[in-house]
Amino acid sequence: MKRLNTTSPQFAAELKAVLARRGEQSGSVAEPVRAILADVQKRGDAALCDYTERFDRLTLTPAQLRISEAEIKETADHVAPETKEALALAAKRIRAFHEAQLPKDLDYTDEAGLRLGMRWTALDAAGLYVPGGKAAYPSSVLMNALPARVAGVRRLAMCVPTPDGVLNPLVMEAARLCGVTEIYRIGGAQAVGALAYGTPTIAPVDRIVGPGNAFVAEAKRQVFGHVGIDSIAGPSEVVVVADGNNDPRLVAIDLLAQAEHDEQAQSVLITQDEAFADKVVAAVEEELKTLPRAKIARKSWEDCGAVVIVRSEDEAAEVVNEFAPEHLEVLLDDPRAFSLKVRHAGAIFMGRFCPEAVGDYVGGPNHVLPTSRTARFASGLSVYDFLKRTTSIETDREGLEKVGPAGVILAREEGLDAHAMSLSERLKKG
Ligand SMILES: NC(=O)c1ccc[n+]([C@@H]2O[C@H](COP(=O)([O-])OP(=O)(O)OC[C@H]3O[C@@H](n4cnc5c(N)ncnc54)[C@H](O)[C@@H]3O)[C@@H](O)[C@H]2O)c1
Ligand SMILES: N[C@H](CO)Cc1c[nH]c[nH+]1
Ligand SMILES: [Zn+2]
Repeated sequence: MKRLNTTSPQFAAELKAVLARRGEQSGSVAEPVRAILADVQKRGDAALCDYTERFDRLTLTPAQLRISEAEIKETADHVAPETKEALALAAKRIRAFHEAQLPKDLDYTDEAGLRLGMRWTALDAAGLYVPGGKAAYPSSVLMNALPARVAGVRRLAMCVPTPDGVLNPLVMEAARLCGVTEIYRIGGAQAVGALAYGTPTIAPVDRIVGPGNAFVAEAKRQVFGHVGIDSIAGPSEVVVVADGNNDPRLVAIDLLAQAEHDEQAQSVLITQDEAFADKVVAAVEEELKTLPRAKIARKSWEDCGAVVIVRSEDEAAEVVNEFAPEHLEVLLDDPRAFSLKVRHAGAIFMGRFCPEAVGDYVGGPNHVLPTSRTARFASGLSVYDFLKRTTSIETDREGLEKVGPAGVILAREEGLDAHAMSLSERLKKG
């Protein structure tokens, strides 16, 4: 864990080093990912089976890549009723939030008499990546599939790694709840490659969405252009802005809640209160003694964690904007006022009773969010990721008479005579 203080003359350089740390780590996977994607393009299903054997310790034939509907049902049937109820509550809230996002078409006639429109249509096929290497993520099935369903996507193809061949019952139940039936037991860069380029058993999709580790995030970056992607939703991050009126143990737990995802996750505390920071750091150590995933969380905290001491809330907001974190927790007296100073964050959690874990499961907004400072230009997963727009123009002669002559002038200025004639010759007709 790095400790920074904005009063230090080296602060800017130290902050840059903390921000760069994870970038360096993910940069190192670019070459292996390139090789895996090329191999999937060349050898198709055989490459998928080889990588699944190597990384997930599971031997498959191409015919076994897809999880059968009987297996989905059989596995999902093991979920306890109260767990099903919790999943159903989460699904209801996530669906409702995404339904509220649905945009309206445009259709109006302007003062020149032209009828102008913009119509939203859904993608034909979306690939949903559900992580599964170090933990199982039924909640990510809901976060991926429900916005796609709300948008009206026809085909959903889901990939989820099943280390050692173990199917997670709640992941299967979540898929069943969302009506996802096309599921492949593959993960990592090879799954992204299969969804992007297609193989004899997996038809390609139009856009790949969903979170994953550094290999998945890098693979999405590399296939972008061939297919669409949502955003780079890599190893998790949280920045917690807290004053000394918080319980240090609760803040420590919130930091560990991201750190336990991945050795490359990043948890950062920003505070004006140095003594409080010391207590949080001590509480992190205390909690690590008993946390079941302490090995992962400790590595993340030690390698990527940071505590930043600032002099004011304005300074705290500046530092937050530099991090552009996936998640921002604001544990202050007036969190809303602070949040308005933040320009870059995937999602903001306001108030001492609103830890980030609310958003992971049952808040409603999506938990698939941009990481590695991409919140400067990207947003979390939403129905918009599964929709695109088509505009339309409709006019009669009167409308063309009003706007056409200006078009003729502009076409001539561009030296595009057929364009000019396409407009002017029509206007000559009686
Ligand atoms: N940003 C978000 O919205 C968000 C949401 C949920 C989870 N996450 C992140 O998702 C990630 C889940 O990671 P995970 O590892 O548990 O599951 P994962 O499914 O993302 O990755 C597992 C796969 O990684 C590949 N892999 C592992 N080691 C490899 C190696 N050495 N070379 C090539 N490929 C390798 C394997 O193919 C394996 O199947 C975490 O980083 C978590 O923080 C992010
Ligand atoms: N915090 C993760 C997003 O970075 C999402 C998640 C799913 N389950 C638990 N957490
Ligand atoms: Zn989480």
